[in-house]
Amino acid sequence: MAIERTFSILKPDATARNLTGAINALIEKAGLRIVAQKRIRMTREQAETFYAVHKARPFFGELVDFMISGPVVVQVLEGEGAILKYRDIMGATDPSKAADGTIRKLHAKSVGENSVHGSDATETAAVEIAQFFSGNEIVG
Ligand SMILES: Nc1ncnc2c1ncn2[C@@H]1O[C@H](COP(=O)(O)OP(=O)(O)OP(=O)(O)O)[C@@H](O)[C@H]1O
Repeated sequence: MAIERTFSILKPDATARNLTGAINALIEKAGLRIVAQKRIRMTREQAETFYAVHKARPFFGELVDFMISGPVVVQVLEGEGAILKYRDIMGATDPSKAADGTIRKLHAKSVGENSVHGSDATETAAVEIAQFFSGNEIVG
């Protein structure tokens, strides 16, 4: 399988509970390399742009409010089949449905406050990475 890059966010519920290191350990244990990482506070505009695809969903306002409620850690992860591999170790969106050992099963609080985001496809990964990182911030 090809070496890919995916975009990851450690969400405010994860930073609030000091879980950055615990989640990064799971990411690295799965063979993914953290090739870029920064802790930021998303602006409302950034969060609205990032989740624009969900604009019509009833939880959109709640989702944006949550994403700007505290610091997040944005990351670029690299590895073989990184996009699917990360989705796999994240687990299902709803932590009560997530498989044992996944990040969301271990750490997520609810379907909304679910600790992590990971890109779902090659094209979205490229767009999401470009929203938060310039090329020289990614060191493979
Ligand atoms: N019913 C809901 N109530 C509140 N928030 C929700 C709900 N469904 C989804 N969300 C939030 O919106 C995000 C995006 O939803 P989506 O269905 O794309 O899930 P996902 O692909 O697993 O998550 P992500 O895009 O963050 O990786 C979820 O991660 C979650 O934070």
